[in-house]
Amino acid sequence: VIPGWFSEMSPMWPGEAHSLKVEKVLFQGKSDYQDVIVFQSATYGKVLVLDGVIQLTERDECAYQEMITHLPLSSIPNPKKVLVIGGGDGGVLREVARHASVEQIDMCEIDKMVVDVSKQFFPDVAIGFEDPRVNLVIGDGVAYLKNAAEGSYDAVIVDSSDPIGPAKELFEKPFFQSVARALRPGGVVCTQAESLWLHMDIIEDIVSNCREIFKGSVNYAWTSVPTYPSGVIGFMLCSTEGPDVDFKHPVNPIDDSSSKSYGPLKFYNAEIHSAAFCLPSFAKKVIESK
Ligand SMILES: NCCCCCc1nc2ccccc2[nH]1
Repeated sequence: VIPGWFSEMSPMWPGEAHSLKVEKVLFQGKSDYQDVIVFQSATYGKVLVLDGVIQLTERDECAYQEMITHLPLSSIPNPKKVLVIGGGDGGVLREVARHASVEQIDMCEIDKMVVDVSKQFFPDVAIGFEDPRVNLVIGDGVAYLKNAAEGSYDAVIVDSSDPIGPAKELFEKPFFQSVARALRPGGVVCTQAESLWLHMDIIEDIVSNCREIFKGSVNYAWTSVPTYPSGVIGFMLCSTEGPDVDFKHPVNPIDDSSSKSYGPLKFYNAEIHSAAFCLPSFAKKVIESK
């Protein structure tokens, strides 16, 4: 490692590494599940790293948190009960909390150290934990969903790290089946779905599993996040059989009263919502043919 530089290397993106200049290491720990590092970068604010992989930076976390949350929640008219799997930084909770129609936000995060570190070093992200509608469970999302009552959620958001490490099972068919069971008819799920530049094979498998399991609509969306590998990350948007969901045309705008508590949205808007579903030809071929 060049003195003062952090380079993000993984078998999931061989031969390439995005680097950030390190001002100061603020935290280093090892939880029951993974290595946890927080460092102050020179130009992206504070950075959270799990097992050597960048999970969020203060500068661009808005893009990921706003898109993974508002792509599903703005696609259904009146979300009331929402489940978040992963996302222990609290950023998705902050974005879900902007929706006044939401009455209950359940979260299942496996690693308590991620929650504690986020509260200590990323207060503007962890602010999501303060919303009174939030019920936090520290545990395995796979088990949580197995025990969830059938048809009990309007929306599920799977804010996972990559399928190497604790999040591995969140990319497998049984988990998607348990999500479908926990959703009401016409309910929606949005999952972290990697990069179309790097992971078309993983995406192909996820799409074919989702088409078998979710009998409503199945779409892939993507957005720009400079500090994720290849500078983009994708999302699977699926709905269960029932009332139609057209993910490409948002029906549920966010009331800007939420800006009072969390500040204005920095990234998401209705146009970028629709644009997120426009795919390059090499991806369309794979995703729309499955
Ligand atoms: N290589 C892409 C990684 C995407 C990570 C998305 C993400 N960011 C997170 C922050 C805290 C906890 C879980 C998280 N999942």
